[in-house]
Amino acid sequence: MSGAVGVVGGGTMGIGIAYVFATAGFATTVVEPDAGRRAGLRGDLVERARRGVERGKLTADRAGALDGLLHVVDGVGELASGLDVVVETVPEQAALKAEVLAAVQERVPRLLATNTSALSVDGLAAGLARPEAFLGMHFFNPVWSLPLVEIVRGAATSDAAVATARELSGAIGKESIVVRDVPGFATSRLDNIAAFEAMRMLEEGVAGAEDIDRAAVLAYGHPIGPLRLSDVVGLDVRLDIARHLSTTYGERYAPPAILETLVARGDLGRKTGRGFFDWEV
Ligand SMILES: CC(=O)CC(=O)SCCNC(=O)CCNC(=O)[C@H](O)C(C)(C)COP(=O)(O)OP(=O)(O)OC[C@H]1O[C@@H](n2cnc3c(N)ncnc32)[C@H](O)[C@@H]1OP(=O)(O)O
Ligand SMILES: NC(=O)C1=CN([C@@H]2O[C@H](COP(=O)(O)OP(=O)(O)OC[C@H]3O[C@@H](n4cnc5c(N)ncnc54)[C@H](OP(=O)(O)O)[C@@H]3O)[C@@H](O)[C@H]2O)C=CC1
Repeated sequence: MSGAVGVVGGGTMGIGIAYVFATAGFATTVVEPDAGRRAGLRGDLVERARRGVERGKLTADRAGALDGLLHVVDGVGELASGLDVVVETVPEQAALKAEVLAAVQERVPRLLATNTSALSVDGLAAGLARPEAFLGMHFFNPVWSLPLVEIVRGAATSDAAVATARELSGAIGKESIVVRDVPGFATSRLDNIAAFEAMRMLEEGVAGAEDIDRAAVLAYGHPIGPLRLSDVVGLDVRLDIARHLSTTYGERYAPPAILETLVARGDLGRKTGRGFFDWEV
């Protein structure tokens, strides 16, 4: 399967999603409003592909085709009409996503998807003219490594839209699961409860950040601990998710004070060089 797709937002997730589509042979247009980010995006992806070949993750043919398949633009209005799918990856704020999705639907993609971690697909569908062609396609960070797409089916999502999302996921080498639209879906409920509990343990002085993470890695075989993973995800993303999930699930997803403090200081994790740990930027 090949085709043409759009990705709106060229941040942590947008870059990864663009990478997996373009290296699978899809013409891929990324919409990113920030000029600095736009300038670096193509080079980052080409370099990622080069390293992918070196590590045996990608064929040289796929890597060589990436540059020609990638288009980077500054606004949704520059997306071609009738794309196979447009995946929205702007920050986890309902009003911003609603505004972006409303603009994207003017380009009438076959399928419109949100990469939201936890917001309601039905809530976002409320403003759309074709809610039957809208669903969640939730990818995982880093997108090139993690094999799952969580397909979130809203009340109005059609069987055909779910089938298309499954087919597209398969075409880019991903497994998919289909879940109902509940806050946090299946994956974010699991991941965030562990992350917030780790943060509360840190606040209570149960152990230091390094040892709390070592508990998850050495006792349970997790690839990395919940605090380091939170830094990778982005502490601003975690906080947005906590604020949203706690409105439904209450205290158990309430934002830990230490998370609020770090985000207020601008320490957002790996992307700013400091979070629970220090990172090279
Ligand atoms: C917030 C949300 O809504 C949802 C989320 O995403 S929550 C976050 C979910 N993510 C996680 O839980 C990640 C946990 N961490 C891990 O699983 C692992 O540490 C890891 C997947 C990141 C790396 O594990 P690994 O076994 O070394 O992965 P592997 O896939 O073999 O990758 C090895 C290297 O090749 C790279 N690579 C993998 N596939 C590649 C590809 N197709 N092209 C180019 N490079 C590739 C990887 O990036 C990695 O490079 P770096 O060491 O420079 O990062
Ligand atoms: N980080 C993670 O591990 C994961 C995140 N997600 C979800 O993916 C979404 C994006 O997260 P993430 O990639 O981390 O966020 P980032 O902040 O890294 O990226 C968001 C990008 O969207 C851009 N953007 C903002 N407004 C617009 C707009 N109006 N039109 C186009 N682009 C815009 C931002 O540009 P600028 O910086 O210039 O504002 C930025 O480049 C969120 O919903 C998040 O919950 C899902 C899975 C994993």
